[in-house]
Amino acid sequence: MEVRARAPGKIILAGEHAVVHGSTAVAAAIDLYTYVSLRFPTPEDNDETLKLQLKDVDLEFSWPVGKLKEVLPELGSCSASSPSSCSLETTKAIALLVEELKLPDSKTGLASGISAFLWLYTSVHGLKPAKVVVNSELPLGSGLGSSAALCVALSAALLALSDSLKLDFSHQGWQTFGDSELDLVNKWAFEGEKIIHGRPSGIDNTVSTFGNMIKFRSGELTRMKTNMPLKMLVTNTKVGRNTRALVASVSERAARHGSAMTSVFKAVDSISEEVAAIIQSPISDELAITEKEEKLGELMEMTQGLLQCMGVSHASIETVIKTTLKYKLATKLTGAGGGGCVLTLLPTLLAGTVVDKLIAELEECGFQCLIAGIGGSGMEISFSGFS
Ligand SMILES: Nc1ncnc2c1ncn2[C@@H]1O[C@H](COP(=O)(O)OP(=O)(O)OP(=O)(O)O)[C@@H](O)[C@H]1O
Ligand SMILES: C[C@@](O)(CCO)CC(=O)[O-]
Ligand SMILES: [Mg+2]
Repeated sequence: MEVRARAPGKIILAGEHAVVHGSTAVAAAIDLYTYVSLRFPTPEDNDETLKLQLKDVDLEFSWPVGKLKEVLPELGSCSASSPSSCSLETTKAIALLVEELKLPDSKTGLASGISAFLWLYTSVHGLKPAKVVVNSELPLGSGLGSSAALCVALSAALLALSDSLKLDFSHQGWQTFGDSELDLVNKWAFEGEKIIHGRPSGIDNTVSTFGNMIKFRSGELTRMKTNMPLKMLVTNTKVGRNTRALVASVSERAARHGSAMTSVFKAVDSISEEVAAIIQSPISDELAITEKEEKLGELMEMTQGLLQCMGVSHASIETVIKTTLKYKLATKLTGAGGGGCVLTLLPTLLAGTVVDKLIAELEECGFQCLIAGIGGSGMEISFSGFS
């Protein structure tokens, strides 16, 4: 039997980075997914290896279970129902295993994702042979939460075939989990995110697990209800960056300028609360939508100013902002910044021809544009080969 799990990427409407320091943030799932499939070999396969295929980067890795037993002896027993952090000793052992893969220089960023895989897999299933295949519709390392989508889809697939969840294997098509199972997936995914991000707030894995739109503060999520149509243009600057390094750089700035940065984080908190209130307030007529969009646009510009203040903007992001400003549109970075993806609010009454012109201008700069569906489903699983 094989299980397939999928988990969505996300956009952050307000509050990235500040959320790591206790501020409120608002995020929404987008309709681009990371898929993870998991299958255990049958006795006839006579396969004693743990295999990981990363289709997006065209790489495949394989560890003989005997080798894993030598290197990770204390992981023989697993604890699917009680998520735990990777100890320093195990982190070192996993780092050695990943080092031996001799990743090409251009792909060293994958090391943290592979380490998260090894931790999550061995924690839930112990040292057991399996084949895991990963592929994604998300650009990797670009601010759309690819690391969280990977950790959520992986945790969901692993838990789906563990003894700790009682699921209906005969169900056809995508199905989701109940709240307590979703909570377990989210907790394991957070442990994976810790390995990739260093100090994650948990917002990315939470919105990827539960979907829709959420308000998030200090580990607490509030599911938001909205009927406001939100359309965002996502521009990928294609400038590579690394969330772990950017999160660390903001913390360093906060350590250098404690009082000033506390004020910045507080301002972000107020903006996120206002964004959440606007999005959730009832809509009476078209004028109300236009007014809301104007306020939202202004708040996005204010957030961007504060992100610049945190030191996470980038020349490429500034180019997108200047270009969209010519069309009187508001733009902010999303996710960790430093390049990656940028959001532009597309008001409901904006003509399609204007959007086409803007996209053409942005793509001439070498950027890539997409319009993602916002606020869709969270993680889901599907079984095949059940008889
Ligand atoms: N489909 C995938 N295949 C392999 N590795 C992946 C995949 N998706 C994510 N990763 C891992 O996650 C890393 C990117 O995570 P990172 O947190 O830097 O960016 P992001 O999650 O896309 O953006 P943000 O955190 O700002 O939303 C990759 O370098 C890799 O280690
Ligand atoms: C930059 C950050 O705030 C969001 C990344 O999508 C990091 C985090 O919250 O873990
Ligand atoms: Mg990430």
